[in-house]
Amino acid sequence: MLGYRLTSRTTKLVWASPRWLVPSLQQGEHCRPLSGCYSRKAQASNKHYRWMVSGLNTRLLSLSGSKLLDQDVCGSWKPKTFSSHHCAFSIRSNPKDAESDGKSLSLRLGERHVQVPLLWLRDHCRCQSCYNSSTFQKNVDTYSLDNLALLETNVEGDALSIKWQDGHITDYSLQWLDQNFYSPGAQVERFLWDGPRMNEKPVPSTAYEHHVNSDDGLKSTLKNILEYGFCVVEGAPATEEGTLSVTDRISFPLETVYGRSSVMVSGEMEHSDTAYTSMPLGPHIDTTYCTLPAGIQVFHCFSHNGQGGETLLVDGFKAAEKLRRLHLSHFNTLVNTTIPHEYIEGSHYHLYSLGTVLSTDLMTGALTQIRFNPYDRAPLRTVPPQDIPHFYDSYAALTNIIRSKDSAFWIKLNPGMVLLVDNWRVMHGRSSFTGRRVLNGLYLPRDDWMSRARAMGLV
Ligand SMILES: C[N+](C)(C)CCCC[C@H](N)C(=O)O
Ligand SMILES: O=C(O)CCC(=O)C(=O)O
Repeated sequence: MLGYRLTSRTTKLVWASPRWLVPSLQQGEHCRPLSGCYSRKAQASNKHYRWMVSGLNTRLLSLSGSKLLDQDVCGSWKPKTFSSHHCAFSIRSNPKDAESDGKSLSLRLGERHVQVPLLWLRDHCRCQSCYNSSTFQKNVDTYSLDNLALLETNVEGDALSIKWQDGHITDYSLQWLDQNFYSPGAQVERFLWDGPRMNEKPVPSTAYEHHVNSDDGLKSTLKNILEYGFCVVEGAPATEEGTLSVTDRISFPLETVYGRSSVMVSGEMEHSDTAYTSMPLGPHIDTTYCTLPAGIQVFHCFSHNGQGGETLLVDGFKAAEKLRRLHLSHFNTLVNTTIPHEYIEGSHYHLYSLGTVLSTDLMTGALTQIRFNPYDRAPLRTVPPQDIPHFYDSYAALTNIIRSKDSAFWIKLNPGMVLLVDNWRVMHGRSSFTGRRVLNGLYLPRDDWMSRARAMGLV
């Protein structure tokens, strides 16, 4: 096997390909000693371990002997924050606080031991001349930095001080380095759900007064969206102003061909989309035909004097993780194939955009976006003929999971309930209905709602 041998003082432990090893070694942030779960799995498969790492490929590791609990190697298993197949190992040795080989500085950051290139360190100097802390912008001229050499390094508690050969002095906090050097950053742990799992829990929600009047309230709304992919703000005035008083706390609305905020009265075909009828709608993501699909989909039903019209929600990341587990090749096809979506209205509009059905983070392999809308798929001109059957099989496999009864969570929206859905993760749909139904809908831009969440320290 192509491999890189990780050796410890006592035992040969793990084989891994260099491509796997290098990023993984630097991800020991969450590492803890190997635990029972590894041993059990190792016994089950005897010698070989198969992991999906960073969404790139399947890597094979062999564990030699039964000495899994070697002191020098620790691993982390983060089934929730990252993908359920994500795993990272790091070497735990006893390095000096800071040691340099002339090109990089080896540092102990939290639980991990990393080699930080000197160029990276100098590029991240936050002294007054290199960084403008009132505009939060870099001044350092990175490309003029060459022949970097260290004169002195000193670690004291959380502080690392470097004296460079050209006389420059940089002070870092080790915690800051740990957060910013090869790290995916803080994340709210996602709760992936299907219908039965969500039905066991109270609906993620925030009281209107709390959401509107306190930062804690707003924070809990955003945290629900990050964790579950949706949140209901309960008790809003059942008017468009009521909806906007909820969304304005988060960001301005995204102006689209449907306007800034639209009030759909069933049967009135204000735009050429099935949403304006009373027909059923299967789970889908909106605005897949835009380069950057809307970030949050907002629904607020002002009135309905008939039957049906229930809202359907499906967790796209749960569905995609299931596909990854059951049919890795289908999952990879949907991550690697761009397909077009479009919206055509009269002779005024023809929106068109290419994107992959699934997107993952290159560093962690975690899902970042699902772009699933079977209604708005444009002619499939992007897939080479020989790959077409496999693409359809993969799309069908995902569709089956998404449409399975168990994936569905149903909720009836009543006046005053403002539903906020992460349109990059959770699909929505509805059952058909009778009577007159008035539904206010609008979108919030992805970057701006995430900006609010980040500014509140949530991500
Ligand atoms: C804007 N508002 C929510 C009222 C309706 C939009 C319809 C959107 C369309 N079905 C799509 O999938 O993009
Ligand atoms: O009518 C509904 O509840 C949902 C409509 C919809 O799916 C949409 O506007 O995209």
